Amino acid sequence: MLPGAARADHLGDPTVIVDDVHVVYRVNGVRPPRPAGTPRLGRLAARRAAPVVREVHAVKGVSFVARQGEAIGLVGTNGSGKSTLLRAIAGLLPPHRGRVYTEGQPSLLGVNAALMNDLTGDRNVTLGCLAMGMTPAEERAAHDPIIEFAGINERDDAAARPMRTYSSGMAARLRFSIAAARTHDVLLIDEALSTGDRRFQRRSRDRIQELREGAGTVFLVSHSASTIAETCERTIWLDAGRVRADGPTEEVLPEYERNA
Ligand SMILES: Nc1ncnc2c1ncn2[C@@H]1O[C@H](COP(=O)(O)OP(=O)(O)OP(=O)(O)O)[C@@H](O)[C@H]1O
Repeated sequence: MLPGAARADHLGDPTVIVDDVHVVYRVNGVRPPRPAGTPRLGRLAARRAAPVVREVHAVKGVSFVARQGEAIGLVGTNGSGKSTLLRAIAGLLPPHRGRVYTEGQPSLLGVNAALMNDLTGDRNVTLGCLAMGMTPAEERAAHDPIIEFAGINERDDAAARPMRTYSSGMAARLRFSIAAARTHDVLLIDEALSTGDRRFQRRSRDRIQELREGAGTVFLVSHSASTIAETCERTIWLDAGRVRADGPTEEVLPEYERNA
């Protein structure tokens, strides 16, 4: 049975099934380092050889089931495959092997999610809402609450300024606020919460709780143990592309912190 497949009482139907997923990146034209002192003629001959394709096996046979109402933290050291796994769940990277089944369309909210730097915060809210499928009337109703939730106008009229003038924390808060204005079947959040201040983190935690209660599933990648502990009841620990542990956050997180 896949981890998570047993139903806890307060959880709903499966929203994401990840079944033995492998993700392999292919990197063109990267040669292994040549030993020092290679003769010049040899170097010239090697340059004419066929381009080298190297493979990075980033996710190695990951399996689990996520259910409605779950918030799942993904932890692991740098390069352990967390972002790659989120992108595979979002359908942005095809698995090399295995399958991802999702209920509804997962939405990936990353630190680098595409907002337009030369446009104002206000324009980005409008475009973001319309891109998420809101009608113009829904966007008008959602607009001011989004700006208020992001808290970007607390000191000045920042929403009227281009986003390139925002701090990274302000931009991350606005991205989260836009994405969280809609209900999601599956919301994938990559490090976006860690950049906000304490007050914003509390607001976003509450909003994630509401999204879960609306029968959504939330995945959260973070290097902040407190963010994971406060937001997620279940945690998956990835280690070199494999699941090292999957279970209640209060068991997995201390284990990860002791070993990472
Ligand atoms: N576009 C890419 N092309 C080639 N290799 C990649 C690419 N993106 C990631 N990788 C490699 O895949 C592996 C997993 O990377 P990934 O970004 O998923 O890890 P992560 O756990 O999210 O790391 P971090 O905590 O640093 O964000 C790493 O070895 C990384 O170098």
